[in-house]
Formats: sequence, C-alpha cells, structure tokens
Amino acid sequence: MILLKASHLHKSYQEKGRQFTAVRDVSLEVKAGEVLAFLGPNGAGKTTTIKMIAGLIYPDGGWVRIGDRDPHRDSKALRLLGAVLEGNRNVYWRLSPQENLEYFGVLRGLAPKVARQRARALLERFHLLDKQNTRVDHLSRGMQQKLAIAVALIHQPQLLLLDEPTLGLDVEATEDIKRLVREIAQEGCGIILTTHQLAIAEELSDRVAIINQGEIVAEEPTSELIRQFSGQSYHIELETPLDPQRQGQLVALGVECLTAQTLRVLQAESLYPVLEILKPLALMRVEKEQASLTDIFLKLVRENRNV
Ligand SMILES: Nc1ncnc2c1ncn2[C@@H]1O[C@H](COP(=O)(O)OP(=O)(O)OP(=O)(O)O)[C@@H](O)[C@H]1O
Repeated sequence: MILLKASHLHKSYQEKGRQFTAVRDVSLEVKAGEVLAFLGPNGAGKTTTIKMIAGLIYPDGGWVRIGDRDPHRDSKALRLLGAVLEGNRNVYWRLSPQENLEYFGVLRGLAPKVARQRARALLERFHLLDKQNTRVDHLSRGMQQKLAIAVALIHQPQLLLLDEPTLGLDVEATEDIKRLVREIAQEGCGIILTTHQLAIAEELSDRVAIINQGEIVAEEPTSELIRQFSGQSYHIELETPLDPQRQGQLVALGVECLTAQTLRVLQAESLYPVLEILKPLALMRVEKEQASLTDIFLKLVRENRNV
C-alpha cells in the first residue's frame, strides 16, 4: 500500500532579488512498512522537500498525497503523519516525558484517558518509564531523541518523517534508535529517514533516494543500488604467505597479489580456477567487493557536480 506520493515537486526561493530553485521536479513514494533513506549533501533540498510533504511549505508546482489526502488542503492528512524535524524541537523542555506525550496526544485529538494510556505504553517501549516525571531538559540527548520519536507516534501515524534521528548520539543510544526505527517499520509504518550518517542509512533503509542540487539523481532499492555499483572482484585472504610457484600461476591468471597473503581476483569467472590453485592452503576470507552507500553517494554527487 502506498502511503505517500509526492509528484513533481518544485520550489523556488527569492535570493538577492533573483529566483533560486531549491527543489526541481522531485517525485517520491513510500509504501507501508518501508524505510526510505532520503540523502543529499548540505543544501541539496532535503528539508525543503520534507517540509512540502509535511504541509509546512507550499510547493510552487507538483502535489503531495498522504493516504490519498492533500496535506495542504485537508488537515486529516496530517493525522496520518508524525514528524521529528530539526532535532528534537517537537517536545517541551520544561515538561516531563509523560506530560509531553499526554499534551501532544490530546492536541492530536485523543481523549485524555487514551492519551495517558498510550503515553505509558510508549514510555515503556522506549525504556523511558523511570524518567517519566523528569523534566526533558534534564534528560540525556539520547533520551530526548527517543522521546521526540515517541511524541511523533502518539497518534499512531502511518507515515513518519525522521530528520537525523541519531545525530550526536553515543553508540548505545544509536543502536536503540535503530532498533526502534526497524520495529516501527515492521509494524507497517512508512518512514522517510534523512541523515548524513550513510552507514546508518545503508543499514536501515529498504530504498534510497539521493537528491543533489534540488534534483533526484538516484532512486532505487538499497540492495539494488549497491549491487549496481559493486564490481565483479573478489578479495581472498590466506592464513599463510603464498609460495612463489603459486604466485606465478595466479599472476598469469590476471590476479593481483596485494600482499603475500591477500589477493584480488578481478573477474568473477576466475574465482574457481584461483581457488583450485590455492588448494589446500587455509583461507581466512573470500569476499566479494561491495560498494558502500558512502562510495555510491560520493560518486553520484561528484559526477553531478562536474556536469
Ligand atoms: N526560506 C528560505 N529562503 C531562501 N532560501 C532557502 C530557504 N530555505 C532553504 N533555502 C535554500 O534552499 C536550498 C535547499 O535547502 P534545504 O534546507 O532544503 O537543504 P538540505 O538538503 O536540507 O540541507 P542540509 O543537509 O544542510 O540541511 C539551500 O540552498 C538553501 O539555502
């Protein structure tokens, strides 16, 4: 089921009397249970796009539908949406987690009793029960971030917009947020994740959209994008150094001997002949070379800059 459809979005700003296009012809879709990583360098147009999706900025062109509703015309569309944008500014710092959750629950149309029940369930799930009555500005950054996400979920939205949810968090808090993002998606919520932490985007996303200078330059399932950009090479690591005779045979097959114990097989079809030559030496590792999302991102953004 498609939860979000953004079609041919366009947005220009006035800059020093001149028109500047921040977002050009951007189309995105998010399905139920899917995590879309929306990536791009600084100033690429991510926030502008997200704000158009969230109904906060009116597009100059194009349209947005959240579950068939237009967030710019129909406030019911916003009931389907939860958002943590620009850090954790969606919570009140002088209130406690419990008070924040109840307040925003009622604001989103829940009966006070339901808001209280959901607040408790979310505090439990986000491991914040022991801090339920502590003022938010006395919580750690990781706890504040978890609360920000919990607040965005209080009305059980179908689509969640998460902007840099792990920025500045330590390893444990980051793992905690990653686990929650996975769980929320598994329960059927569609998630748009914007982040500059590409390793996290690679781990969490089902699909990736990369925006550069206001335009989408790639939009693919994450695994497909990685497959497309990965080469045919294999890395082989041996437990002991190679003897000169085998080394000679391997070089004749076009294998690169990177060190006495590590080889690079450039053509996939050479892999088994190489393994035959190596027999019965003990192998530490045989691994296909894979591009990371960081490699792909840099390549696409640099290519685009040079056009
Ligand atoms: N209100 C505004 N008025 C004028 N220009 C703006 C406004 N908001 C954004 N811009 C410009 O639009 C472009 C896209 O900005 P946007 O904030 O969408 O980028 P971003 O991809 O979210 O960047 P970052 O990763 O740095 O947050 C930038 O050049 C920015 O300066």
